[in-house]
Amino acid sequence: MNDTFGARLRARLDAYGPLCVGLDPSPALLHAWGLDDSPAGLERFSRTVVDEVGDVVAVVKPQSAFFERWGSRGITVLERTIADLREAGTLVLLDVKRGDIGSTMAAYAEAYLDRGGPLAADAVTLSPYLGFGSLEVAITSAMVNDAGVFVLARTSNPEAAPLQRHVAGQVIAAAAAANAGHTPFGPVGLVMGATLPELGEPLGDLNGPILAPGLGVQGATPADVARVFASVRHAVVPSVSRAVLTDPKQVRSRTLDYRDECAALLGAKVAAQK
Ligand SMILES: O=c1ccn([C@@H]2O[C@H](COP(=O)(O)O)[C@@H](O)[C@H]2O)c(=O)[nH]1
Repeated sequence: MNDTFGARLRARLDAYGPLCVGLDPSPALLHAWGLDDSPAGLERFSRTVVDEVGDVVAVVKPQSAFFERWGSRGITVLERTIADLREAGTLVLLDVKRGDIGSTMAAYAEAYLDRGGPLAADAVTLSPYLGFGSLEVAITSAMVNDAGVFVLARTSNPEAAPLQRHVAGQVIAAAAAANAGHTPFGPVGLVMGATLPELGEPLGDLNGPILAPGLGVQGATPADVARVFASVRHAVVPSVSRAVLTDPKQVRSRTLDYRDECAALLGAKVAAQK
């Protein structure tokens, strides 16, 4: 059986539609839920999100920063959350945005990509600022472990453009080269904000998935995603966090609304209807 990350992601997208839910237990959201800003609050929040969305979306993306704030106690909650998500069946994309020289990248790869590691996810986010080549050890590790990486190309925040527009083409070309020959997707995805006014660079040869954060609070709509990513609509995975997380009683219904609207506008089916 083909159990690569690309194959698992394709199967999950086909079954559950194109949506990633971000698991962002920020102090503001803990407060809005009436929870303490504490490791116990973090755990309650995370368990609730896993229960509400783990069986209805393709991917869940825990934001590591909100767990790291609590040091070892937060990391313990993150470990448990990753295990709970895996048990629920959804793919886990850990948003850590790591990037460093090769020898240090090897340690990050061991932490997040080695099968069986306590923080092992299906995929992680990586920053190419030290050069795309510095990520090679992590990409190799992803291939060996049937995992994936999502490399920042054009992020969703407004400050990004002046820097990233000069280098995004290189990042996209290097990702496409790393994915050549893999099917249905190679192990190297890109992060391209849902807030972008246009793609700017052709992505037709990428042969990998595209994470598009920025739905909801950052201003992008499912219709924006469908318009901007029309040329790669089979590969785009829109991502939303705060807009579905503001009220614990509505997490599931808001998620289903976003999921079904994204699926309809991107021409995707949701085979496993819930
Ligand atoms: O380009 C990027 C890359 C990552 N993010 C992360 O996604 C979520 C977005 O949260 P929302 O509440 O949906 O705005 C957050 O964890 C960011 O760190 C991003 O926004 N843009």
